Amino acid sequence: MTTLPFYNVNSEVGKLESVLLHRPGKELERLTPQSLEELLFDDIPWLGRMQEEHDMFADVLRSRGCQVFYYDRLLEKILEDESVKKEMVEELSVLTGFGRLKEKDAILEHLLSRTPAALTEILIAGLHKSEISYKEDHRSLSYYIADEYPFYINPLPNLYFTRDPGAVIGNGISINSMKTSARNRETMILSYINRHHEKINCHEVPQWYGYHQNEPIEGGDILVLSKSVLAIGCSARSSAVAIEKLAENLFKSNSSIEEVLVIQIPFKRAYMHLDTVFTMLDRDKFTIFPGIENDIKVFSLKNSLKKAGSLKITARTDLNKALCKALKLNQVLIIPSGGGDKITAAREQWNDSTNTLAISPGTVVTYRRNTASNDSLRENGVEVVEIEGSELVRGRGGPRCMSMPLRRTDLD
Ligand SMILES: NC(=[NH2+])NCCC[C@H](N)C(=O)O
Repeated sequence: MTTLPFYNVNSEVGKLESVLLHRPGKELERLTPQSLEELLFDDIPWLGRMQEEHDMFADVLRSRGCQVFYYDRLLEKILEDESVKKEMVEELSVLTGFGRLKEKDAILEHLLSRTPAALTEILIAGLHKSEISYKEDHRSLSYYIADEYPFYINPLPNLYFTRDPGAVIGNGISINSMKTSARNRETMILSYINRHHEKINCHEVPQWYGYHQNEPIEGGDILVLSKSVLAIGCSARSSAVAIEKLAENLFKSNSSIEEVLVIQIPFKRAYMHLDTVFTMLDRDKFTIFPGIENDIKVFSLKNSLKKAGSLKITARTDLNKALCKALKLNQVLIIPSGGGDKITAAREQWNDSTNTLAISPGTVVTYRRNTASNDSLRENGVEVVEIEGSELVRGRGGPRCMSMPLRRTDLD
């Protein structure tokens, strides 16, 4: 039996030892043109091809010595425990709202009588109204309004972007609070896995943020630049208040984080998280989408010496200088994506050219389709490992979004 390893992420680029992924499944087949916007998709992927592409991605990681864990297997394992199953189903009834319906008891009974594997599938792919059978007079009006909303439990097509619901920082975890209800069950699932998985359970895991907090923060905005510096995007998905809360929690607990660089990016769908425009490639190399360079603002948050947990906020004039200062480097190289052409850069950014996943210092996984950006990285001495992403990209995310690092080898 495989067991979940302890968390250890002290950089963006240290050798990736283990990662949490989710292989896209039936939840993607529940996307319809009507639900695309609400479920944060722009198009409907072809599931079969998408799974092939995802398997190739996982194989690439394994071939580089990374252990791959999957959401559904971990979830199935913890659901073998009846008390966990009950607790989760109860919480689900509140979170999804089915607990308020006349059908509540029938749905509860249906869920509790499923095997761990079948319940896992429902937790991820959702529960369609037609899947529950009961006497007609036990139906509520919402049952008949099926066209409006055909699910008792909505599908989670974004779960394959495992980066967003959680972020391992040091030896602890931030269980994030998602901006939209379309994704908040993802964080609930992660929280149960984190709490109940046996290997983690035997050891105290510090939790830096919790999914019950109202202020949103998502993992695509959280970059662990070094053991002591975190970058957090202030974006359409992560609020300034949430960033302050996370920073305060890190500063006042026993984490090794001493500085948070807040990078404010335009609040737009195309750049929903910092990692859609800016990622780290090597100890001193980054890539950025040049189209936002003039629109970003950088602030440094540090623990104020006067009072533990209170923040000292300093505006920084320049991203490059802020990175050098925070990482104690004489210089850093920030490689523009798109190979110097504005249109190419914008097109490739939409297809996640800047969403690179470092698997060791100076080696990154990217989509093959972003040829100009990949060439620029190579010209600057970065090893680029390409994967196919024709279908995967349709959810608007790349290799970094599709992975949640659990362990990385520490840099010396
Ligand atoms: N880390 C990321 N950039 N994740 C991308 C998530 C894309 C997803 N469709 C969403 O809108 O939420």
